Amino acid sequence: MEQAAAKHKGNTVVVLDFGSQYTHLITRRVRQLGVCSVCLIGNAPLSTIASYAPSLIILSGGPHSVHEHGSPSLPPSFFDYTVEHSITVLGICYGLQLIVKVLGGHVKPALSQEYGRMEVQPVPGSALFGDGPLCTRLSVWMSHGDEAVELPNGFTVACKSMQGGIGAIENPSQHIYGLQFHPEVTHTLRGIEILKQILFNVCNIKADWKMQDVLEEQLKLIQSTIGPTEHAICALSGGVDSTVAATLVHKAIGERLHCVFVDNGLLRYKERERVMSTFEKELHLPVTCVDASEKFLSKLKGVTDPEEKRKMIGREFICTFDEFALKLERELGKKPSFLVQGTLYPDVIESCPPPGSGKGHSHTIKSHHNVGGLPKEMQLKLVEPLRWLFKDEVRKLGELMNVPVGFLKRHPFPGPGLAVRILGDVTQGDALEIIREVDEIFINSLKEAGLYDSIWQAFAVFLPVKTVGVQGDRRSHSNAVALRAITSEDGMTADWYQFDPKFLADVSAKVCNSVRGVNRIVYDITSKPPATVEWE
Ligand SMILES: Nc1ncnc2c1ncn2[C@@H]1O[C@H](COP(=O)(O)OP(=O)(O)OP(=O)(O)O)[C@@H](O)[C@H]1O
Repeated sequence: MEQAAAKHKGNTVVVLDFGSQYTHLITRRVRQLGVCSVCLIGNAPLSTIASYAPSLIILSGGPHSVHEHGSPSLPPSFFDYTVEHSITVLGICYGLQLIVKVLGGHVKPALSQEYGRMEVQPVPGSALFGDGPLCTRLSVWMSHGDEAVELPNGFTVACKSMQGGIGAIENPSQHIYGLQFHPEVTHTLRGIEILKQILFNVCNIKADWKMQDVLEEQLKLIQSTIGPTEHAICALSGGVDSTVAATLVHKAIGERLHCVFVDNGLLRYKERERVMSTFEKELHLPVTCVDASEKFLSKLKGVTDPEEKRKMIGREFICTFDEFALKLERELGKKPSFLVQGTLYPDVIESCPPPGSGKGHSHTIKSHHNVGGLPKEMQLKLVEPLRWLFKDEVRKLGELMNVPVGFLKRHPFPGPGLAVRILGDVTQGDALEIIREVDEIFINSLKEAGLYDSIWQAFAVFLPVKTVGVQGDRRSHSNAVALRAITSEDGMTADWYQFDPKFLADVSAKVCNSVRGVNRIVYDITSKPPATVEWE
């Protein structure tokens, strides 16, 4: 992506992150409009910003007040640089307030704080909204406690909120603009049109960001990183990220990539056969399937504490990978030197502490990615070809490389597998068989009803309780199972899915009629937060 940005010089947007929960969304929206966009920490040095030769710099919102001691600000001479190079600056919320403060205006705590949906009215003929279809009362999303009360020299108000507050400001001759509301969230009804207007009319940027370019650049990059005689290994989970990463690296270095898929005994119904068939027959990936199910399950016997379960699984994964790597080393006569991981952009940016938190900026990876990590002593260098991409972009990249679309649309599945979906001891009774069957019925029903793709994740959970039922005129004392289905944009927050009651009734009947050992089904009606997606 550094290279992608270099190639798009003149058509790149840099988003400076001041800690808003919406910053990633700004970057995503810009890319969705076909424009190359990268997100940098708010206090990135000017030299880093300049290395991307941006046409537009967006200053994100953030949780701070510009008056707070130590609140994040812009690097010295920021506006000298942007004005000298005719780079457009757009401040959003905190970004607007920063512009006003740095350029000598005045920001103060607002008398009436503006949170949530608001209406604003653009000033006719403003550079930001023009005289066309956007110059009309707009329904927008605001969330701020401070407001600009005195604008710096050269600035005018481009729109006002119905409460009389400043909704947007502009200084077209210096190419500096500010929005007090968030155009990137869907609650701002015409937010995408506003972003388009800014990108394509105010900045004259070209929409030339294409996945095909990313693919070609990444192939070259991988080939230049992994030397012609070096080998790489990749742990495949059957998920989208590691599969797309492996497919890409395989395209670049061929059989010098060695993949391993571990059957830990905690996989879904026929998962091993299904993913191995996709890897081998459709993607032609060089992959070894290691059946470690007995090892995992014997270690997990009697373990009921969720943290202990996860740790145990993590340790077993590492042992299994270690053995695989040693075997490979014997076969190849040399150590593989690279590890391919399917780290995504949100994994990278989420692990960066926000500016103003007092912590340094590091591009460390979310620790959960170490589930597939190999022992540190192996000193493998990381290859992370997806670290600049969002999930929807990874799917597009996968499509370009002919990864089957059905595979790309798979719901995420946790690394510790069914162990987090069986509460208590994973090896209790028939829990694993029961949960596999229920899950399969639920997922197939979703597919038959055409609902699978509109749901982020759906699964069944085994509850370690026996309940009383009447089955075949007899009292039964069997297990209760919970179903969960959620919708989400990115997995960070989620809403429970509101099925038609008939759908749930049908699934319930199918399960109770065909899965032995289940006599009660409950549906999870909690969002995230307060609950998490998985139960453990
Ligand atoms: N059964 C498995 N066999 C081999 N590797 C695995 C397995 N499960 C997980 N991994 C490895 O651990 C990494 C992180 O697992 P996690 O389930 O958190 O995946 P993820 O971030 O959703 O990515 P993916 O889409 O590739 O599953 C995976 O990308 C993969 O490299």
